[in-house]
Amino acid sequence: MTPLPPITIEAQHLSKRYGTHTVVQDVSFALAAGETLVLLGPSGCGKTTLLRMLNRLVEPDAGTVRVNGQDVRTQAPELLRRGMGYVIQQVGLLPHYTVAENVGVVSRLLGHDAAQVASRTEELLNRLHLPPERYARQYPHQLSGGQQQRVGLARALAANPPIILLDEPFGALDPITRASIRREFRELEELRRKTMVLVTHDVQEAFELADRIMLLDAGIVQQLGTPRELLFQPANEFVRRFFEAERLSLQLRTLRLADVLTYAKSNSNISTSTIYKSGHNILSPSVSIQDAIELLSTLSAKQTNSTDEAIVWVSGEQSTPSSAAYSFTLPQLMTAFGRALQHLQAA
Ligand SMILES: Nc1ncnc2c1ncn2[C@@H]1O[C@H](COP(=O)(O)OP(=O)(O)OP(=O)(O)O)[C@@H](O)[C@H]1O
Repeated sequence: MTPLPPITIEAQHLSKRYGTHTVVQDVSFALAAGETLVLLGPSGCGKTTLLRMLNRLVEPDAGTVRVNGQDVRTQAPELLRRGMGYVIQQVGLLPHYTVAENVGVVSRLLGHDAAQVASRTEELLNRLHLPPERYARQYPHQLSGGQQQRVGLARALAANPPIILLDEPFGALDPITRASIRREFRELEELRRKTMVLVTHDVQEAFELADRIMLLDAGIVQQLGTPRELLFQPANEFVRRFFEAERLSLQLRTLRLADVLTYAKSNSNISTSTIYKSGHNILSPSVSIQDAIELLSTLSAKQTNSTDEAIVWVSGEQSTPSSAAYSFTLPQLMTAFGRALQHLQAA
């Protein structure tokens, strides 16, 4: 058995009041190393306050936060924050610093060697699609909102903190830029092993990025669970209604091909080599129904006569025997999805 990853952040019974208004009430959670927790909920429900209690920008009235097992109150806030990157919607780049200077600012404050800072900055700018030869010497006002956001992220990653806190990091962007930056963000190798807590009120964003979602209302946790649990096993009426308007698109995003295989046509007599010959039509069982539909729609839009092109092969490893191969046309996929939904909703 692989050992469970260690708990990195543990919050117990956190509460915060402003005057008579309780904005966070008795919130507890434990976050494993490498996990992404999304704090979701309507405006004013206490997400930012909760996030800021983790790095001591806000002190709780009650409860404790432990980071790597140590109570944060026993750590100097500056030291604590060195291990926790912090990205906010307003980006907060220093206007008179170049892009490179903005990215390196924390590392320089930490007294890192100048050559080291320069090479780390260059590496990060490349990873975040801001080629340093073009952008390093530019100033924030010369960049688009999306580019500024990426510089803000690069800055938070510069000192390589194991934990990153993000408060509406894509909030200031238009929906199209937002979706594409989110995709880049999700695929960023740099973030794979980070423990992250992200605040958003955008449901799609939450489902796209979260390992687990904490849905809050008026400072009280309504449910903490995987996107799938929130969608298919809502803890109460608030949770159910919260996702109502976007239910279908969330279901398409949350269910994977693996979930609908039982309802697909199995092709046990097709050889692995035949399957792999069809190249780009092969999808992994972990692909979302949404992505599979997009692929199949593109294929059918090409209107070729090749039956191969209208089929998606779902197979695990290259070495998986052909009995693990399933095929779908677009209508078959939709039918299988419908059946899987019926089954899940009846459960
Ligand atoms: N420093 C403060 N003094 C008084 N009230 C505050 C303070 N900070 C936050 N609040 C109040 O606490 C409540 C929760 O605020 P918070 O910013 O945590 O909510 P949020 O869920 O992040 O909201 P949004 O999505 O709109 O950013 C709000 O009613 C807010 O007005």
